Amino acid sequence: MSRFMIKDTQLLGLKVIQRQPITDARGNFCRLFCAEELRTAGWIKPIAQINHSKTQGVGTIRGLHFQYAPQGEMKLVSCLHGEVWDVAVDIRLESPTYLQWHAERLSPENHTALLIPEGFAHGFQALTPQCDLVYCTSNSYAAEFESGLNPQDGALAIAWPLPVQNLSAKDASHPLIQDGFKGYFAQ
Ligand SMILES: Cc1cn([C@H]2C[C@H](O)[C@@H](COP(=O)(O)OP(=O)(O)O[C@H]3O[C@H](C)C(=O)[C@H](O)[C@H]3O)O2)c(=O)[nH]c1=O
Repeated sequence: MSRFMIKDTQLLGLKVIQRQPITDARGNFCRLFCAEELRTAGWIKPIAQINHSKTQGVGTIRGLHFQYAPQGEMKLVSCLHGEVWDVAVDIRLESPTYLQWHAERLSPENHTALLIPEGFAHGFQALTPQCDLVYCTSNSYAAEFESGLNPQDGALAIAWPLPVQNLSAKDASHPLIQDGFKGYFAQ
């Protein structure tokens, strides 16, 4: 019995993963990650890190972050407390959907995760006063390869559901795409 329903999006490689919980009188059990089942969704590397971020403040945004090639990372993003509006932006210069974005509401109640391939920037907005994200990455954190896009960049026109709040100084200072961004491969 499959433990996930895997759905494509309009951005090649970006998948919506619907966990299929097994429920009984005690509650329910579901897998957050399964190498065998998620291989078909494109996760072919070992997990390098599992991160937990706790975010407070409705409207808070973290992101949009990515690591340049060859230190790119796949991410499987799950929300285990609260609710977030999770966004992935295609930054593969040759992609027909370059700079297009896709968003999903993630919460423990909807059992939804986002599987984000390399070549995407990732960010999210807190829709509840506190949100806990747990996400697997396929590569280690490498500050020297890390960069980001400004979540309020007009070239992306991301329709954040709430007024943007509580950006870190780093996120507020990401350059605008018009200032010479050349995609994921061009550090
Ligand atoms: C990602 C990461 C960060 N750090 C250090 C770097 C900073 O000293 C501190 C906080 O980092 P940052 O402000 O980048 O954390 P977030 O804003 O939550 O960024 C993360 O959230 C967005 C939405 C993502 O998609 C990335 O996974 C990640 O960049 O943790 C580490 O030590 N290891 C790590 O793997």
